[in-house]
Amino acid sequence: MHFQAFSEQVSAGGAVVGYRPDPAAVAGLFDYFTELRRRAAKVNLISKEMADEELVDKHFVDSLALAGVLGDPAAALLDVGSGAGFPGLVCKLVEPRRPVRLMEPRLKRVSFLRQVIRSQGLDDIDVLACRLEPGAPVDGEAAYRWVVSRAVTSISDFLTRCSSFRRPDCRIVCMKGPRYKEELAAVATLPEPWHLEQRHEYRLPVSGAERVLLVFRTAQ
Ligand SMILES: C[S@@+](CC[C@H](N)C(=O)[O-])C[C@H]1O[C@@H](n2cnc3c(N)ncnc32)[C@H](O)[C@@H]1O
Repeated sequence: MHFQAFSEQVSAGGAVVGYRPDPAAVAGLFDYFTELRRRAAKVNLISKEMADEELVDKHFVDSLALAGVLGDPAAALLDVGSGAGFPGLVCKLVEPRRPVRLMEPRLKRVSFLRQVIRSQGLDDIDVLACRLEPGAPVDGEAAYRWVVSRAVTSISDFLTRCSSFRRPDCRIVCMKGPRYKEELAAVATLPEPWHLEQRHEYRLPVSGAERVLLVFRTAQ
């Protein structure tokens, strides 16, 4: 995919899901896209069969839906199970002032993420090479205002793992597909209550995939 087609798809898709990146950010996203394609030939980062348009839609544009809700660029983001960098690295590239930490236990993915961070010259972003476990401390945990997961685990399991982030100033985001309602119903049975503060349902423009972004806060 050439830059022009990438730029048009990301800009149009971003406008649909709620965040249209500026031209400098689109250039950074394209460099990341190019590096991802190159490294994914050797390392298991994304599905190799995915066509470029689908990759941009399902990973880049979907990540922009999160950028659309984050607001204040000083509010720090932790992306749990970042994989190849979605959605956390996209959010950093479109808002370079935002402090971002990408948590990812698989070392080949960690090495890819660190290489992109170096090659893009990004500041105040780091990779935590570990897993999020219930009750276990997380590096810098008091600083995060947003903790997100996409395609990592069920909503209930994620909220249970997020017990260290049960603070009034922290929001937990789950990015899900169309069958999220059963998972959402299970949240009411958790011993520690969570309140669903926002629900954004949207459709990705190229694939037509139904997506939802759920924002939780502590109910206490
Ligand atoms: C299916 S991938 C999704 C990656 C990315 N979030 C995305 O949407 O493309 C799930 C990732 O979560 C990581 N993971 C699984 N359990 C985790 C945990 N408890 N803490 C942190 N990362 C975890 C895996 O190593 C994997 O890279």
